[in-house]
Amino acid sequence: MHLSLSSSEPAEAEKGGERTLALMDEPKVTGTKPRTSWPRKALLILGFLFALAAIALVAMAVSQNKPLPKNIKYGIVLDAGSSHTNLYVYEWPAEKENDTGVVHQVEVCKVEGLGISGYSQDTEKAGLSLQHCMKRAQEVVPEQQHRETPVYLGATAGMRLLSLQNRSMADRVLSAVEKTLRSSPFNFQGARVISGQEEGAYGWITINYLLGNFKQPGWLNFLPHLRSSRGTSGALDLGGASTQITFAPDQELIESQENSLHFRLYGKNYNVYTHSFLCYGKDQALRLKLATDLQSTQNGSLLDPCFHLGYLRIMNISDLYTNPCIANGEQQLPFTQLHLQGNGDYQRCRMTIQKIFNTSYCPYSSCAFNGIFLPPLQGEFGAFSAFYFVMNFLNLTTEKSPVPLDKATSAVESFCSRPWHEIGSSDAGWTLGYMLNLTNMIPAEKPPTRPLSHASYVGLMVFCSLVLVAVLLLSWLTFHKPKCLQKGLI
Ligand SMILES: Nc1ncnc2c1ncn2[C@@H]1O[C@H](COP(=O)(O)OP(=O)(O)O)[C@@H](O)[C@H]1O
Ligand SMILES: [Ca+2]
Repeated sequence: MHLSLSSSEPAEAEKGGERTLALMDEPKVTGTKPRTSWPRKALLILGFLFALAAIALVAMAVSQNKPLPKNIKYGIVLDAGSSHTNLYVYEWPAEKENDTGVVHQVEVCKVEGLGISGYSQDTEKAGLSLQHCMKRAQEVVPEQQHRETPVYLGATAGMRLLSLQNRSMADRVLSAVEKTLRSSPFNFQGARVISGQEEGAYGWITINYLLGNFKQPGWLNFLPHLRSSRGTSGALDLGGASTQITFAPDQELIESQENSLHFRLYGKNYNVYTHSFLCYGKDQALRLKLATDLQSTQNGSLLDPCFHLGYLRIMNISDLYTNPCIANGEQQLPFTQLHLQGNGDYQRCRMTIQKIFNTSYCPYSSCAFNGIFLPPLQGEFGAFSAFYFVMNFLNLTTEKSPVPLDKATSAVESFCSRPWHEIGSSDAGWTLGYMLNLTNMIPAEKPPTRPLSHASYVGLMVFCSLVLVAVLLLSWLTFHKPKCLQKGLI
């Protein structure tokens, strides 16, 4: 049996609850057509309105908090090394620029030719050599963002040596590269020679930024006392003209002030040791070794265990003595040419190379060599630049875990013993850290963060809205129970 109001009553239903309930008191029974009851209609309308309200609330939460379209920013750094220049383009989402790990390298362009210090006799060429990579950068960075994209050039040990040797020549080289960079559509921020200390510091920042070591889990923001001093990784950078070692030592006191760096990053203090060994990059160290060995030859012929068997090279002695790394011993030599002949012997090579590291004196509690302070090594190290190139060449970079030293040694040993005729001829570095620093992307204090991600926020809003609707509906049903319900008629 169906209950319904009579056909003359629908108009009454619009007159309000009181009237409707009064009508409900005297339901009429029609034996034929089933009709929707008055209160059920009202309930349906109310339910519909609640659902509508819930949908509107959810839609508002979603649309109001929807992430804005990605606004990407770019930065360009030129690493003017002693052997060559590389141009790096980085990008990051503008709204997250103070987060960690959001900057990505999107392009690396290797400049053809020499490092900029190699153009000291023809300085204009130093600038011209960069043009090709600057054009490449213009293709990578969207045109509308060219004017706001900063471009920096940092020159390292090759230019440090040139500055020591001839300051005005080094200035002319820098002016030439500056001219090229200024003429680009980007926002030129400067071309300068960075110090060895800076190079070490930025390499360390790069490594630890890429490894996510500055990041603390979001929930720890609420419990600052639990924020641990998670370990950092040391950085080893083998360049062509200098080598940097940087790490956070165990001991608080760094005995030599010039080796000491203090950072405050994301609300945490770091005491870091760094040293840049000028002249101990891979290329300059080899020159040093040759110059040292030459002192003990009578006629300029050198049988060198550090070159492959069958390797032959003749070089002018004057070319060897071209920079401050090698003391002026050239005048005392009775010959003008060096005849180099390889005999590929790893062990003997090691012995001859050790001559350029003086470990006979140390004015500190511990030293590296040449009287340079070095605290006890601490933690793991990330090694890049020529360390990587050499290991990569020996096929030792594909392994997931670090390669044991004896395996690396035996790979070098076996490579060195091969005859010369058999042999055919991601970047980590200081540049990312340099850009992070110059664009203020690594703040001293941890930036305030939202406690919830966008997805969790929307989810929570939806859940709360549904609970709210359910509670309202239940309360309404409890306190304004339609009489038909009270009588159990529906
Ligand atoms: N792709 C490569 N393969 C092997 N060695 C490389 C490669 N690229 C660079 N190198 C070597 O790495 C060193 C990089 O030094 P560089 O950065 O130019 O000098 P510095 O940092 O001392 O100013 C040089 O010895 C260079 O010969
Ligand atoms: Ca370098």
